[in-house]
Amino acid sequence: MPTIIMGKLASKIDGSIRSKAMSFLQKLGTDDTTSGLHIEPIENAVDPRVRTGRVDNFWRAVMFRLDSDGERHYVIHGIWPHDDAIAEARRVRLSVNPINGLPQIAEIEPPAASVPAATKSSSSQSLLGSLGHDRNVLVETLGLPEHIAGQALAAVDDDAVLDLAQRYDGWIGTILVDLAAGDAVDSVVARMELEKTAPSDDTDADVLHSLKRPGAAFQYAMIGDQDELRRVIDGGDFGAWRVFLHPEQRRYVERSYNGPFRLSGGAGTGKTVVLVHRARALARRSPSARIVLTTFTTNLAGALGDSLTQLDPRVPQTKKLGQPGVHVSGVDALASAVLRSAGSSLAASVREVLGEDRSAPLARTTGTRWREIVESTSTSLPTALANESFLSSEYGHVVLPNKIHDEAGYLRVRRPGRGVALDRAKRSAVWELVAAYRAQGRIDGSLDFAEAAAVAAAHLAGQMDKLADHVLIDEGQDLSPSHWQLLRALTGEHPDDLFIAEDAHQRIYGARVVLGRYGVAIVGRSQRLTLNYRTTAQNLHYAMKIIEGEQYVDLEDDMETTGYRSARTGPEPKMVPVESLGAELEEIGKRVQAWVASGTHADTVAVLVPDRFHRDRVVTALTERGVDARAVDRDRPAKGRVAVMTMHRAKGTEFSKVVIAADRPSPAELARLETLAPPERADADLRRRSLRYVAATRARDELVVIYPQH
Ligand SMILES: Nc1ncnc2c1ncn2[C@@H]1O[C@H](COP(=O)(O)OP(=O)(O)OP(=O)(O)O)[C@@H](O)[C@H]1O
Repeated sequence: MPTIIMGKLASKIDGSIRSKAMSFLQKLGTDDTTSGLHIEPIENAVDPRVRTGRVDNFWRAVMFRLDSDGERHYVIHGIWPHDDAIAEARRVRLSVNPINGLPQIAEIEPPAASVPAATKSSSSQSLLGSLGHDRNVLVETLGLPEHIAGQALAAVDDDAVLDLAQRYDGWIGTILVDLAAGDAVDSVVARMELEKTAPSDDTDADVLHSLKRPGAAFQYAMIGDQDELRRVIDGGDFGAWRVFLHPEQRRYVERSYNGPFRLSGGAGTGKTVVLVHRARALARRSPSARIVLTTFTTNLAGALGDSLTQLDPRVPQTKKLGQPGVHVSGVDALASAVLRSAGSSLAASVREVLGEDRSAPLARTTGTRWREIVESTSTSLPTALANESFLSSEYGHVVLPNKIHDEAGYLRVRRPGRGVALDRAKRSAVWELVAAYRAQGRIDGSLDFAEAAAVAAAHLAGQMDKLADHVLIDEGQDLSPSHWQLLRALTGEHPDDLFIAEDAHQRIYGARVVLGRYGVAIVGRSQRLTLNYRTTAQNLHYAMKIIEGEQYVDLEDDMETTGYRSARTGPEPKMVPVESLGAELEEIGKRVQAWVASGTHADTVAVLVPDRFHRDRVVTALTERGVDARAVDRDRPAKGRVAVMTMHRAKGTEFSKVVIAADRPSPAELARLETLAPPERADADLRRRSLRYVAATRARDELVVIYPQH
């Protein structure tokens, strides 16, 4: 039975022939002598391995046949109308690039646009020249084909190099994007695992070997079975993430780490894709493994579960924590699952964390409790400290993780990284409010979310048998100290225990956390993804400006760097000033209506708003204009409708076209921010910027930003 190797170009099959292509490839993968396939060599072809096959009367597939060790492989190059296919088949050659060891398809005549490097460029006009690269480096060290190196050196700026990169999917495009972003040649060689290769006697075997290299995975995929073939063909370009991993992504999917590993990267750099693939890889490696895939909210967990099903429906997903398979769940739901299963031993853990009992530990305290305590209790604290924001953060970052039971304990505890210094009198006054908070908790018997996670962590820490073998965490920047204690306690300390994806720029909930303080020791096991797959270079540039000039710190207490790049280009984001709320709703309606009228699918459009109140106004305004729009909250965005959602809810989503509504904080919100202590205030400002960064990076193609004109 021949093996099908799908090229990325070939996977972008025209919708009208998808089912015929599927049937052709299925038959080919079963038996290439099946009548009707007409697998034929082409006269005068530059590559004797090239074959064409009959998809139907009109369409032909172009492929390369490789025979090695008694096994047959077909590398699918593409499907074209008959005459185009024959012309393509005559001129293409598949070979191994001797400089970098990667598979390369050459055409006998380079495209007319190609220009020899030496005549067309000088370093003063050339972006790559000004970065110190020359023909020698591009061709002799990186293995770029001569004519592409020439065009690359002639490109005067970033945009011109990106345009070129877009024309060459796969390793050539990837290398060009990296060089344009200023990467050193050595780091490109290491990242793509480039390696000089000498040809052997068996050229088919050489090509097969090169197709299996990590650097080729972004362009070619070995198709395991018919189900996989269907997923590749049905997924088309949008399903590319399921099949064609960047060499860097593949490394993080497959490698084993001797303890907790942290993968950082900007929005859209494929962190979630790595996590989902890694969950599958771990499940395949050991079917009995108990794998937990978790993130901050239930909505995000739902999306992770959906992605895992899309990637591979055969990966067993288990609803029950502690069972073999992948358990996908929000982190607070994990805490609840632990508490539910703890039975009578829970009381001891509640006492260990709080120093007192709770009669209904499975119930959750209302989210407004701190505000009620501040409003109903007299205190000597200044308003900068007697507020919900400071107190809940102090409770979650200092009191709970240190299992403090009384004032004496709180007076002694260290408060690293808390920003606001507290003298003894202030500490006593803070403790009075904590005591009032706990007294209220005793009355209704419940635990708040942070308490629940802390108690679940304490319960698990005392157990010999752990509930998970591998824990994979998305959106790590948003998790609280007791979440980390819980995740640490879910699994023992062993290779591949914790794998954490985070982006410090996207922290939109709670204060920042330093992992080392909660038993998660990364010690050198951390890497960063930099290639953005989602957003065009123009939208990414706008998003980066939002966070520019601010200082962001990651989970290891180090400064987060930027330097992200995108391989896609598109229109500049549109900035639209408005004078009033009415004008804003009008603008939103007009833009969305125009997109939908010009054929954009409604469910690839979203309007992102600051709060729920505004969301509902936008839905009404759109509906009045005849646009089918829907407010998205806990449920998934509806098929066939424009999604309107808060910027918080938009985390983890993506759309082709996005309008960001103006942010007009209410007078009450502004007054609340005014009362915060300076470090708390600065952090609140940082989170607000992050929220806009999250919103701006949801757009794949077009972005409209509406802002109030004062
Ligand atoms: N190897 C790939 N090939 C094609 N598309 C990819 C690849 N990896 C990721 N993508 C696409 O890029 C987009 C962003 O990926 P993903 O959601 O994993 O990024 P992220 O880093 O988790 O983003 P965010 O932090 O914004 O949630 C998705 O549309 C995904 O399908």
